[in-house]
Amino acid sequence: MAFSPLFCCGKGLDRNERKKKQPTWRVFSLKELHAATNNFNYDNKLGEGGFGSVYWGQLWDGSQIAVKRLKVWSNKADMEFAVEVEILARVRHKNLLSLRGYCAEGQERLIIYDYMPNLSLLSHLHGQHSAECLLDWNRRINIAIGSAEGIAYLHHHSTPHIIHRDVKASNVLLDSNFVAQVADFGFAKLIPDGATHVTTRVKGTLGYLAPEYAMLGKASESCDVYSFGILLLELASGKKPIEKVNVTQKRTIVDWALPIACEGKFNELVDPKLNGKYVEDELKRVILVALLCAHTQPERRPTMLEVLELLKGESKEKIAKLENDELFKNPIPADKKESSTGTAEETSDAIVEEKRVKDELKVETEPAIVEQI
Ligand SMILES: Nc1ncnc2c1ncn2[C@@H]1O[C@H](COP(=O)(O)OP(=O)(O)OP(=O)(O)O)[C@@H](O)[C@H]1O
Repeated sequence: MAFSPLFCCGKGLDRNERKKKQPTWRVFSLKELHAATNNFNYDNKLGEGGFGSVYWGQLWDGSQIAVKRLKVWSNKADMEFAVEVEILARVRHKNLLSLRGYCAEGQERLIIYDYMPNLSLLSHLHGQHSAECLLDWNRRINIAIGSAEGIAYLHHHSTPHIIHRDVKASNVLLDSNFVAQVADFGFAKLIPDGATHVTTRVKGTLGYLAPEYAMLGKASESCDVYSFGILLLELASGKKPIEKVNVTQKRTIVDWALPIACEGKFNELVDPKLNGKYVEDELKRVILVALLCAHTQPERRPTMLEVLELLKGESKEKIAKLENDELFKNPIPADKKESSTGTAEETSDAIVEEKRVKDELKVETEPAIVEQI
């Protein structure tokens, strides 16, 4: 089947917008990508995700690229490919990983991005770069604000609005200046105007999934807010979203952090790798915002615009209100809570395999892209 993009560049935008949003991407040939990646050499491989492998490459002009190559061709994978290309082509923001182009020849499907030399946040917090301690407090705060800006853009400034659905540390990439670039829109959903949520198959990563999304498949912007809260806690504490406490028990990062935050012992939550070098007020803000984002009730979570305002500390009044939120008054001690983590998968990175909750969509008018997912 020949690849037919779901979009036509610029479609749906008014004339002014179209002028502003000139395409900065192009179609690549397979031959060019073979040359850039040394025939997809194993040594060029940056990593592997659900969609396929990602390779480093260099184009004839010397610029560095990351090439995501679809693993196995199928109609479903082809659709995910089209979704990612469609969404990436629409959005341009300093904190969202930009599309450089795509290639669709025969059964080969490839997406080309700018290469991010500092790789993912995950690799700095828990992976290959964690020993180097390159993320000082200032960088962490900038990453928190930058990724919040990227997600806020998807939720509030793109048309139609976009829910990312897989906000997590491996999807926050870092450029040469450690500026955050939110990546991986393969799971994203477009929200039609006027709809509050779409009901969908559950996709995402354990540890980051909002409870109402995991259980009922209700995807809305507030699911991304929940995942962002987990990401913030991870960034401040250096802990994983789900950790083993002993052979049989696991604990979520929220169950660990909330009681400590309620006692006001914020310094016990900070990543020990920072050796005490952090700004106390900022740490407190990050933790309080994170925990509010990860509230079990979606209606209690802030919007990403509110998150940004709080993280930047722009309104003293709102910070004071946040500190006095009911959430921080009467926490249920972790040991009195029914364990929500006993059945968690071995690794927080396990992908939830299309737990089909309700496959139909609850919206009346949807763009083609939503109908086809
Ligand atoms: N533009 C890029 N620059 C540098 N490294 C990248 C880039 N894009 C992806 N990577 C690396 O390639 C790896 C695989 O990325 P990919 O997005 O396919 O999967 P993932 O996010 O790790 O997992 P999943 O697909 O399961 O969500 C990531 O760990 C990331 O570090």
